Amino acid sequence: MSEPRKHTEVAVGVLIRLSDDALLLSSRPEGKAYAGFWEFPGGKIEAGETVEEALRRELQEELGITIDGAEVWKITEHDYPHALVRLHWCKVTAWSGEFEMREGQQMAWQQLPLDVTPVLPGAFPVLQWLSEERGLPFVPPPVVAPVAPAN
Ligand SMILES: Nc1nc2c([nH]c(=O)n2[C@@H]2O[C@H](COP(=O)(O)OP(=O)(O)OP(=O)(O)O)[C@@H](O)[C@H]2O)c(=O)[nH]1
Repeated sequence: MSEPRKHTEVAVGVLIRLSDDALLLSSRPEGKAYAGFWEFPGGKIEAGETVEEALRRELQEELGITIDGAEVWKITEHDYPHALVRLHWCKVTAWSGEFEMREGQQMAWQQLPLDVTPVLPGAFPVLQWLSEERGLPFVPPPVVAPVAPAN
């Protein structure tokens, strides 16, 4: 019998720009699974970290900003061929510092429905909740297969 798959715990930030409610999406850097796909910024929680600590560290490392605080809003799971992930979603409305793409990725402030594509399928449920909160119809992004990393 095979072992049950272990979850990879991930902290994800839904950064909301209060002036126009835009959402921050970033593209996954080359070399990672699903390279080039758009996602909400975040990353894996390391041993001993809280969700907030992990998210603060990841956003400093990736985007160069420091979030004021983060509380978990939703928890979702997604089963990818490369990993079974548990995503801890936090809405973030306050941060300091200037955005700096430290991993060669791109960023885009977006309204719903998103213009950027393709989007990581693990983010679809959150796009649906955000649409519902805003009284907008949910338009599911196209499902696109990832290109296998060349290694
Ligand atoms: N950041 C982020 N990750 C997501 C989203 N949706 C989603 O399924 N994930 C999944 O969560 C996992 C996050 O891991 P990652 O590879 O980005 O994390 P990391 O930066 O710590 O990676 P590293 O170990 O290469 O440094 C990936 O398996 C990714 O596919 C999302 O919207 N944002």
